[in-house]
Amino acid sequence: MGLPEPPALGASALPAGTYAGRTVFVTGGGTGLGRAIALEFARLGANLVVASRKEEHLAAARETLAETGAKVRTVSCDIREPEQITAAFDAAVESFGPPDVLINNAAANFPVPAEEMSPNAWRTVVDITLNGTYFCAREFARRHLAAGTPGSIVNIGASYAWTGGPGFAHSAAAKAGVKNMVETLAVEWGPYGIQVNGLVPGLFPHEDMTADIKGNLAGTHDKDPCQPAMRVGRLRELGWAATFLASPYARFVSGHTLVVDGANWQRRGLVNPPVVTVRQQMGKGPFVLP
Ligand SMILES: CCCCCCCCC/C=C/C(=O)SCCNC(=O)CCNC(=O)[C@H](O)C(C)(C)COP(=O)(O)OP(=O)(O)OC[C@H]1O[C@@H](n2cnc3c(N)ncnc32)[C@H](O)[C@@H]1OP(=O)(O)O
Ligand SMILES: NC(=O)C1=CN([C@@H]2O[C@H](COP(=O)(O)OP(=O)(O)OC[C@H]3O[C@@H](n4cnc5c(N)ncnc54)[C@H](OP(=O)(O)O)[C@@H]3O)[C@@H](O)[C@H]2O)C=CC1
Repeated sequence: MGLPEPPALGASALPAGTYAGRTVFVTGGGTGLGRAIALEFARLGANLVVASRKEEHLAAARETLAETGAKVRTVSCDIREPEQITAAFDAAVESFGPPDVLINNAAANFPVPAEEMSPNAWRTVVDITLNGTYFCAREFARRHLAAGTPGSIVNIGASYAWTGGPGFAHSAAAKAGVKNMVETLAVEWGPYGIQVNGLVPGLFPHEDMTADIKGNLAGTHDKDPCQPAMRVGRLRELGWAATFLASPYARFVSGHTLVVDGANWQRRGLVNPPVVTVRQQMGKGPFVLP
């Protein structure tokens, strides 16, 4: 049987208008989980700012969010570049005033055996996932500290921050940094009224997943029976968790990372399924030095 299905898309645990007059800045909000998160904030009355690199993703955000009647500003931004983040926040202020909430969702990832990863591949994933997350948090907090206003940050993580992630050494290490940063920044900025939390999705397959990740996922057997919940996550479940964490109803929750994965990451035993190396999983032969 597994865990029951959630309420239908369009339902909400929070009162209508919880985010009326508030502005939410979502990085990578044009695809997958970021777009699903932006949608739930929009349904609760928020103005949305969506920042990412590709115009087609920004267009997708505008199209999805338009259905809610929310006001939306999209801005092209590579979160590896602090000056581009400053410009994106300036654009947000120009449209709506300072963002009240930052959802640090943008990240980079591809499966690769650790021994094959190039230095630039490692740097790229860490630069986007860890450094970019910090640069966005820094920009958001500096503006609030200077203005004396409260705010809320939610960093999207991954459960291999705790467990390690074979085939994803770069992303797992970066996400461990993201989780640790939540704990540091919540203490540093709490006195100024800034909440900082983490939100970790379990397996949430979606159409926008990159070809690399889809390929790896396709190579695994049935997804649902491999989860204690007997099902994968529904995108709206992550959106609901994000809107709660950043809401007035969770003001005393800070420095916490909430895992939304139907207990999958706790599924450990002394006897686990047979080990399949990352090379085998990816259909690669023995490693040979180039
Ligand atoms: C089991 C179930 C699982 C299920 C898996 C479940 C997911 C677990 C949780 C985590 C999920 C996520 O984070 S999901 C988020 C995934 N989404 C994304 O990654 C979207 C954004 N990604 C991108 O833009 C690109 O993929 C990325 C490469 C990261 C950045 O693009 P750039 O144009 O900046 O970089 P590039 O110049 O193309 O590449 C930089 C370097 O990386 C190398 N590189 C790029 N792709 C590579 C690849 N596939 N394998 C090796 N190396 C690669 C290049 O060769 C370069 O190194 P050199 O050749 O040496 O110069
Ligand atoms: N889907 C899942 O099952 C899981 C996802 N996660 C996490 O959830 C979050 C969303 O993942 P998901 O929706 O699946 O992935 P997607 O690949 O759909 O989204 C990644 C987003 O990040 C943006 N992005 C990537 N690089 C940059 C950059 N340098 N600057 C600005 N934006 C960038 C992309 O937009 P653009 O290309 O336009 O820049 C894209 O919208 C990530 O943090 C991921 O690690 C964690 C565990 C599992």
